[in-house]
Amino acid sequence: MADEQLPAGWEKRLSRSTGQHYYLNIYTKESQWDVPDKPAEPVSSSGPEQVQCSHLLVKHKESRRPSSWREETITRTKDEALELVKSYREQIAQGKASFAELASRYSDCSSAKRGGDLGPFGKGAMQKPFEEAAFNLKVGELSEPVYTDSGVHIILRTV
Ligand SMILES: O=C(O)CN(Cc1ccccc1)C(=O)c1nc(-c2ccccc2)[nH]c1C(=O)O
Repeated sequence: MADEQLPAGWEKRLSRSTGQHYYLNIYTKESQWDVPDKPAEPVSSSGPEQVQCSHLLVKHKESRRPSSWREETITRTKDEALELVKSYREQIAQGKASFAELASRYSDCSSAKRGGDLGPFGKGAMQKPFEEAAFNLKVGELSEPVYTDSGVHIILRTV
């Protein structure tokens, strides 16, 4: 199919490695071998490549490493950690405290010193339950409590 007949938003490219033509979505930079038969989607159907999140981690005695900058030996139970995370989430949701304030004071993760900010990350970088929750958040959204081997988290997607 000549370029001029391509649906809107696609470019025909030549693969240097195979000598085959492929088709580039000019919005998402995703590519495909099949000739497109409809205009290119302006957003990626597979979601973002990376997200940026902050988190507040409350560890418990079953955490893989029950120790943190806050507490040498963490002895609280998993249920007690959940109650703490829920109370922090409630304060943030009610606007009584900022995420960064509470994460910097109470998070058992070393990211506490950055207000919980983890920076941008892609799939494969974090423990699966954390990744799944993070990639299902909209920007600005606060997760429900998330359990990983590290402890109990709340996650705020920032970018
Ligand atoms: O799980 C472990 O065996 C030990 N870890 C992993 C770890 C330890 C230090 C720095 C980063 C991650 C933690 O317990 C941990 N996990 C996290 C974590 C988990 C999920 C997302 C982001 C950070 N932070 C920490 C921390 O001490 O600071």
